[in-house]
Amino acid sequence: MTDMPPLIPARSWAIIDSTLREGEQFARGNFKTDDKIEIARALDAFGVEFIELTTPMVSEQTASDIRKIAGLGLNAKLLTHVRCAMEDVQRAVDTGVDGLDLLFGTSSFLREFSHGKNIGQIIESAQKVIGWIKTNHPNLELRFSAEDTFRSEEADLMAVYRAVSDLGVHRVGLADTVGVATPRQVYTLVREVRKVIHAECGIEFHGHNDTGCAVSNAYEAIEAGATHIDTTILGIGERNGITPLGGFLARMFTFDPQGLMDKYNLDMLPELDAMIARMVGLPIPWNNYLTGEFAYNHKAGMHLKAIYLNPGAYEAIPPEVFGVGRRIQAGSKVTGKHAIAYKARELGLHYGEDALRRVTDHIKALAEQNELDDSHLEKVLREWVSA
Ligand SMILES: CC(=O)SCCNC(=O)CCNC(=O)[C@H](O)C(C)(C)COP(=O)(O)OP(=O)(O)OC[C@H]1O[C@@H](n2cnc3c(N)ncnc32)[C@H](O)[C@@H]1OP(=O)(O)O
Ligand SMILES: O=C(O)CCC(=O)C(=O)O
Ligand SMILES: [Mg+2]
Repeated sequence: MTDMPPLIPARSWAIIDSTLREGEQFARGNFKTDDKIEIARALDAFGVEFIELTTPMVSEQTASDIRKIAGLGLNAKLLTHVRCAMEDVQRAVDTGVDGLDLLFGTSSFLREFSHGKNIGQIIESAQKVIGWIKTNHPNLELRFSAEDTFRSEEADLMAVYRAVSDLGVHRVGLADTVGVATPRQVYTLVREVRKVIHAECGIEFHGHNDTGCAVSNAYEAIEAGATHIDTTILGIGERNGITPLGGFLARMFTFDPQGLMDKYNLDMLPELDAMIARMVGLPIPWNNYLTGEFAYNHKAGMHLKAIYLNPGAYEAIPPEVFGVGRRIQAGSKVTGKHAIAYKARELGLHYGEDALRRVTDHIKALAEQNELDDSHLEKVLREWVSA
């Protein structure tokens, strides 16, 4: 298995981290200037290829923050997320970013209740806005996304994507705005979009997590040929958020570990997750991908026996790659003699077969009441020898 070529090479896709855009739409996301700079620097040090920033239309302060971040000299390309409107792009082009992420809602919901434009008018706006940018700011990288893609008519989508690709955008975006898409739908639609856009045009996927599919949908998008995936640190965003950076990396690591290690400073992930948890005033979820408190906790006797011999027996991803540690919980009722023998050996204690069985059963019985932490376990093991 490990000798096989990577199924999906990490060089075939890039991350657009939107913690500084989608993340600002999170219930507790209200980043101040210093927070934004800290986040941008951390993402850059981690190695994400793109950082997406909130539209400068929000306020003077936001516009000034974008300029400040643009002045940091980061390696990551900076993008700002703007409506497909002249006023927005004219303000955005002066901020010093490398590119603009334009969007327009194409579903009947958004056409009726958000902006009131039909598909023809959306394409006309795109022609006007993109035409102006291409003439006046030809070096800007451009993306055009159909907001609420997965509740839009396929014929409408293809008309929009074909038109903006002809206008020379660098990427088109598919956005699962309400988190309703299934992995198969994502795969199928990305394949269809690929057929109507120019070969050099990239495909970006933005997936919300309302139905728990944000990571798998991002993976399916890549499998179908998407080139860019939107993430945020800890997955923060509108409602329950989008594809989390850590979860996405965990998924992709299994296909091309070396490729991921070459591209990103993966062991910075705990630092990134902790930074956002601190800024939004919430704990990292206990079951968070890779960095949750119990993401690498091993407890059952059958697991522990194998883990001691080779952690890979019950771990798909080595925790040390992502800068996290493993937890061995040996003092529970589901423990076994191999785990107890191992713990004892660590303390320089050795039992015969019978004694080992008896001390194990004793620990299991004790743990029926209260699990033993490491110091309690040590005490019991030492007492057993001297008894
Ligand atoms: C799914 C997503 O996350 S999309 C990104 C969401 N991001 C944001 O909303 C960024 C932060 N937003 C803001 O600061 C404000 O909403 C602003 C500055 C963009 C606009 O503020 P306001 O002028 O007060 O308008 P408001 O937010 O109430 O309404 C949205 C306006 O955008 C228009 N609009 C919506 N989508 C688009 C679009 N893709 N292109 C052009 N106009 C659009 C709507 O028609 C409406 O304008 P209208 O009043 O002329 O009908
Ligand atoms: O611009 C995009 O592609 C995504 C916008 C967004 O946040 C969404 O549709 O959920
Ligand atoms: Mg979103």
